Amino acid sequence: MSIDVSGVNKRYGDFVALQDINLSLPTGQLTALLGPSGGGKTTLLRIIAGLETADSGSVVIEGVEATRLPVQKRNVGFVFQHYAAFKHLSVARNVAFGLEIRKKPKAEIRAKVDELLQLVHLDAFADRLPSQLSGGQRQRMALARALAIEPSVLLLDEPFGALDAKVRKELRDWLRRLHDEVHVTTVFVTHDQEEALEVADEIVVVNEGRVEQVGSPDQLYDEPANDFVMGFLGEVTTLGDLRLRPHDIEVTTSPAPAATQGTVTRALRVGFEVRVTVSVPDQDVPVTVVMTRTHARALRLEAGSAVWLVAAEGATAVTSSRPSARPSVEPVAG
Ligand SMILES: Nc1ncnc2c1ncn2[C@@H]1O[C@H](COP(=O)(O)OP(=O)(O)OP(=O)(O)O)[C@@H](O)[C@H]1O
Repeated sequence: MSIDVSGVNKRYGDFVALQDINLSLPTGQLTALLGPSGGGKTTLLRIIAGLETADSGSVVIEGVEATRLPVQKRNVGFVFQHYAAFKHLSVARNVAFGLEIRKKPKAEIRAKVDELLQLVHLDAFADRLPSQLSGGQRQRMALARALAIEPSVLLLDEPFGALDAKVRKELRDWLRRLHDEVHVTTVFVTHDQEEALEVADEIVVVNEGRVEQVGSPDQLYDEPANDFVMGFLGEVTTLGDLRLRPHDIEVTTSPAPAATQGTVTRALRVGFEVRVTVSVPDQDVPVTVVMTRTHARALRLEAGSAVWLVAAEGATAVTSSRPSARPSVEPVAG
């Protein structure tokens, strides 16, 4: 394992920021710490980095007991949301910085910087100042700078958080490709489930100072451990006593066994899909169903259409009538 976190607790005064965190992250893995704002993701990342100390518990990095090691001795690279570049230094010098303070030979530094700038596709920008880069280019420079010291662990805290949606998306694809090339163990914090699902090998869902679930994107999406994870990873709608995904509901325009009858109140086209709102008796909140345009067209759905709804075979569903805060999640048998 590259990072082993055991029994970590952290309080700020009376406030419990982290409670008994246990994690093992294998070498070379790209892990997302995902969760709502204030859940403790940044605190956990800072404890791994050595920027914050845990009240109890331990952190082992690449087999080295790091709990009490200062940040400079942990061999970690960081990138934060707002990257503090040296404004008066060129892009190349910014990337070289960590190597220069480590007094590496000049020729070695030059070769390493060239290699890194190529890796992050900034070789044409080596002589520019950071102010002459776009936000996305600046974050790529930050990544190159973090990688320069050949860290055993790369820690990214919402690295693309300050960028607009389109650039974010480009950079997340780019991060995935970069990671496939460099394979450095990487942990990145995000509150964006789509970002985590798209980029990460494994996702750790952190909420209210606890780990809710650890798993691959598919596992989390298809087998959420509880209602919180289910709701955080994607849209959830209620059909009778089930809570399930809007695309996991089958719609027919004639009665089907065990189906709930309802009336379409709205069919809204959003890009390539159609979101259909269906009011059903005995349920205050309407059901939301998502389907392809082709499917909606074939069913000729429009406001006023009578429809029958049933959970699709294999749908992931939580029983909503169960009083427990953590209902079990089981696939619905067809
Ligand atoms: N130095 C501090 N003193 C007191 N409380 C703190 C301190 N740092 C963090 N907290 C609290 O600990 C909780 C967890 O914060 P943290 O930054 O880890 O959350 P997060 O999941 O990263 O959230 P975000 O996505 O908003 O950054 C928050 O409620 C925060 O207010």
